[in-house]
Amino acid sequence: MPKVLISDKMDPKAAEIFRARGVEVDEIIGLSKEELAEIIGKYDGLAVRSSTKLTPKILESATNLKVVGRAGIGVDNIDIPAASAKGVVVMNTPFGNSITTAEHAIAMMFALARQLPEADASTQAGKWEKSKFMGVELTHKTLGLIGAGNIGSIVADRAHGLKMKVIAYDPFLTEERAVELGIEKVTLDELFERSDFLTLHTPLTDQTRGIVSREALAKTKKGVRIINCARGGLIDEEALKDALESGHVAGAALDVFAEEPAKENALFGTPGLISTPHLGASTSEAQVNVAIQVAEQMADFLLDGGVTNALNMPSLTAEEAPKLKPYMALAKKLGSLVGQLAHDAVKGISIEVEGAAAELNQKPITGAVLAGFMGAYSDSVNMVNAPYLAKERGLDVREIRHEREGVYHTLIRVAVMTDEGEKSVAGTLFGEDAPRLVELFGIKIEADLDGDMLYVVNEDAPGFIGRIGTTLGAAGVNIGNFHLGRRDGGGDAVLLLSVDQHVDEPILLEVCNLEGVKTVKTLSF
Ligand SMILES: NC(=O)c1ccc[n+]([C@@H]2O[C@H](COP(=O)([O-])OP(=O)(O)OC[C@H]3O[C@@H](n4cnc5c(N)ncnc54)[C@H](O)[C@@H]3O)[C@@H](O)[C@H]2O)c1
Ligand SMILES: O=C(O)[C@H](O)COP(=O)(O)O
Repeated sequence: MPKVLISDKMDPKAAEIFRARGVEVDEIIGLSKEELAEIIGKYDGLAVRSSTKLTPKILESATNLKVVGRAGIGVDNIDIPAASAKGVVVMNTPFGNSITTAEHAIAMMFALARQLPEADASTQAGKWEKSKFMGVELTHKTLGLIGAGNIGSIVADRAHGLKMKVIAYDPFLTEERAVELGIEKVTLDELFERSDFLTLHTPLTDQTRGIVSREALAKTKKGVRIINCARGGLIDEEALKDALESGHVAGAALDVFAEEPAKENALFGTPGLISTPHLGASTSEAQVNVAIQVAEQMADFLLDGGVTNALNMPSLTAEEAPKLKPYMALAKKLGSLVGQLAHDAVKGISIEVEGAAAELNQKPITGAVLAGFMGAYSDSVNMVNAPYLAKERGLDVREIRHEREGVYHTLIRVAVMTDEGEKSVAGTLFGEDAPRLVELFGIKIEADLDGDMLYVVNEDAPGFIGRIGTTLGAAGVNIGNFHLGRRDGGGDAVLLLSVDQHVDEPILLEVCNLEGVKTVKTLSF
């Protein structure tokens, strides 16, 4: 039974779903980095929100970890390249809390416009400072969005209801989508110059870090009000403090901070600052949504191989996964075969699918070929890290699909490009799900690729099979099965032997010295 750790506060629905699906679950909240590193090795899955930081160091101890599920959107607390390199799938729940977060941004905008927190504190302190809290209307004001994705577009929709003019800077927003959303697309500078209210809805990346910089703030309208319910780090906090103190920025409402938990922050106490402790996603509705989604997605992956909302591998639905399973097994074996036989100076690899395989999602088949192929170079390779390892090695990966059926109802061909030209192997499925090799470097041969095997290339001449059988028999190696193939028109023959044990070096040397032998190699599947 797979085992999952929930390490951040999550709606109880998550644990309920894990248990109901047959996944063992522990909930341990508030672990230090050291404590997490100490226990992570026991778990196949880790479910987090934004508090747990999954660093390369912690991943080093995560010897069994297969999947990290983020019950929420932002994944900047997870080192995705390190997780990918380790073969760990990272998934999030990209829509479960978007409405809630957009509503928080709108609430922050109202709070800024009418200074609600200060007015509340003053009133409850018995001051009745009616003339002190003069507000502004939202109607007909310009709202500038930095980022018009899921949350930004919901904010735009709500702002339209408030009769605001919405402009946006988002390099990935198409004109058509902008028209559909009723948003005017502008440059970043124009956005700073025109916005009465400015709200941030981008992830924190190298491009967006500090996007509201000191220089940017200098370009904003005097009296601008700024809302950040996306990520700390998007705004230069020191520059914002100065702009609030000088009165250039009339108010800022921050849900997120560069350092979290923000128990101390230079901005605290600055006039015009409103803050909440990363509450954007904190409604009961959103938390139920993301808890259900993350648990279902992780259980699908751990139990059936289904992949949804993964950030480092292609999606694979729970319905697709069982159909793809035998094709992926075949693909992995073929990848492994070429990896073991032709791994020197491989520059590129092409994966060709034909017939029934061509009707399926090709990405997982490619991933499985690469996992088999890269397994010849590196331990602990899987579908997640194989494409990264292949890229690191500079391997050119090509995918080809032929809808037509050939001799076989389905065929997967894996070809490697080397200095000596192209070499390929091909396989099919016998029945519904039995992987079978049908071609090896241009020679027709039918073989199961299983367990320990011996690959022998020899001159196609009488008496060879007897000689190799006698040699292996004398060395105590039992042959389970043998498969023969030869080039049409004569020349070399190929022998694939299934053996009951790994063939050691001295025996290999004896086989190598047999008359007519050109190549001998052990294989393992
Ligand atoms: N405060 C919270 O509790 C809370 C809750 C949910 C999400 N978030 C954060 O909100 C952010 C946005 O979430 P989303 O669901 O809308 O994501 P999304 O991916 O749907 O949208 C992000 C948008 O940012 C745009 N973008 C990327 N780089 C940009 C750049 N350099 N300049 C301008 N725009 C750029 C993208 O094109 C995209 O349209 C995420 O960082 C997420 O972590 C915070
Ligand atoms: O990116 C998100 O989904 C939000 O920042 C929510 O974070 P939380 O789950 O820690 O509240």
